[in-house]
Amino acid sequence: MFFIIILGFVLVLIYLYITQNFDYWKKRGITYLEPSFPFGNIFPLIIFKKSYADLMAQIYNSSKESIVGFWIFNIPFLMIRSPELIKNILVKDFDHFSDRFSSSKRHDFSNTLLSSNFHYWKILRTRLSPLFTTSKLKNGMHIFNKASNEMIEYLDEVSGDAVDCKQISSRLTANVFARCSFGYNINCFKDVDNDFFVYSQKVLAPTVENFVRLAGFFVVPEIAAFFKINMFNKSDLDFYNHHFFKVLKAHEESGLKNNDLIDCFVQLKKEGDLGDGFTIDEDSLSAQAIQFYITGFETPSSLIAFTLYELAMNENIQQNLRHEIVDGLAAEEDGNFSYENITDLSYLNKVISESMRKHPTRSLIDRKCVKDYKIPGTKIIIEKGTRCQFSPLGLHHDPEFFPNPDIFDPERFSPENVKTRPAYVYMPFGHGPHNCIGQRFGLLIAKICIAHILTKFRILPTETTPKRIEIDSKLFLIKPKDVFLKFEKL
Ligand code: HEM
Repeated sequence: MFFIIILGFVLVLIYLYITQNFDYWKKRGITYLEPSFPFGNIFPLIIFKKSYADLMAQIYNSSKESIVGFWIFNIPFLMIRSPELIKNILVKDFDHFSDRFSSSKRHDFSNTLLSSNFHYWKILRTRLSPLFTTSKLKNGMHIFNKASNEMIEYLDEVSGDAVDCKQISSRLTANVFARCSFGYNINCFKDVDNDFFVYSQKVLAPTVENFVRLAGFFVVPEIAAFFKINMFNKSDLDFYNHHFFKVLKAHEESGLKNNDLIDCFVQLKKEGDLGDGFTIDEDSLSAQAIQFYITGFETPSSLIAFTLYELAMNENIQQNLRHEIVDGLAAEEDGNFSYENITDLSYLNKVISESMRKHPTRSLIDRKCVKDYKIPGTKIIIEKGTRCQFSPLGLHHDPEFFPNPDIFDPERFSPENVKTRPAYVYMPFGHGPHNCIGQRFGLLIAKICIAHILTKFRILPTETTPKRIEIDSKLFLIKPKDVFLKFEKL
């Protein structure tokens, strides 16, 4: 009996603790979704009925107001809907919103762009930006072309069979990133069980464990810190650290310069001092390399898979794109693409932009308010500490900005059409100072891969290709579930 009373008492305390914030938005006169105990508004996510992206889109669609309050467990969040406010928060009034949710002290990875506090982030961003200049990208062209040619060799062998295009795009980006971030010359089309590929699949596999790690890292870092949940398990982190230290040492000893990412890491290590009293050591450099590998590996890979799917389902668009690419390639002697050549293909640009519109690969664009902010033209104050969430999926499928959103139409990105909608409603790479640092790098890989495929193969759906592509619900990235297509030699 005594035990039951204590248990009842504890349960009441837990209930009161979790629900104490459930009137947060009501008290501030802000439209909100009714929360329920104990998960707030994320029950469909907890039972894997909805992905984070779908849930955020549902919250976005639940109202026409410019902001909507909701809860993750007992923490109040704000969905930002209005294009004007999106622009203010991400760009114009960035000094009020300079942190991410994950910008806090955590056990691992608290020193990367994704999670460091503003002062360290600012200096790090300035020092890491030169890694993605046009000259570095041009220098990487031989890596991107080589990886694409390895993929073409593989597709040649399996031509006519049903092929999972997410598998091939993942192998391609694993080859690229093992070379760019770690200096390893791998070909996981041939070496199918290559460690880099296996580990990258494991770290981002749609498992409950990875979901908890990533949710802890990106959305509720204080809960992750309390339960001591790290972004990676130790053996995965050891694997990447081991390889990074090995490559760094080899480059330092040989003095070789390739004008690549590793050169920059060697240089940063030599300097040690980032300025403004901040330093960088070998562990932090390794964290940057791993961050690029993890953030950069999956998003271009999903972009490629989504684009191949849309091209298979839209034969005319595929034909038009092939014409443009074949004409462009005629200028090249060795069958490869030059940087100028690929970036000049305007229809390819539109197709890729539309692919990212229909299938934005990252669902989490977030900012934390760092000083109270009065929404212009209203009396509403967004208080310091408030977590602001944006929904690329919701915005990109809002018929007000993109009529008939389920239709794949690259012409939405013709200059005339772009002018007709607010600029900030299209956000595959985010906006403002915190936007994606690897945007041009990711786009280049995807474009080169698609261009190589279209010059050699006709992409066709198979009997099992779904009419509507399915995405995995255990991840924060929007990643297609198995997409089987046929690659028929031209
Ligand atoms: C198609 C490919 C890619 C997509 C769609 C994508 C998307 C995004 C998005 C939406 C953000 C958040 C931006 C914001 O909050 O405003 C982001 C941030 C970031 N991305 Fe990417 N990304 C891609 C490729 C890459 C690549 C190739 C790399 C690295 C090599 C990379 C590294 C990063 C990093 C480090 C950040 C954090 C930037 C910061 O806070 O300063 N991404 N990305």
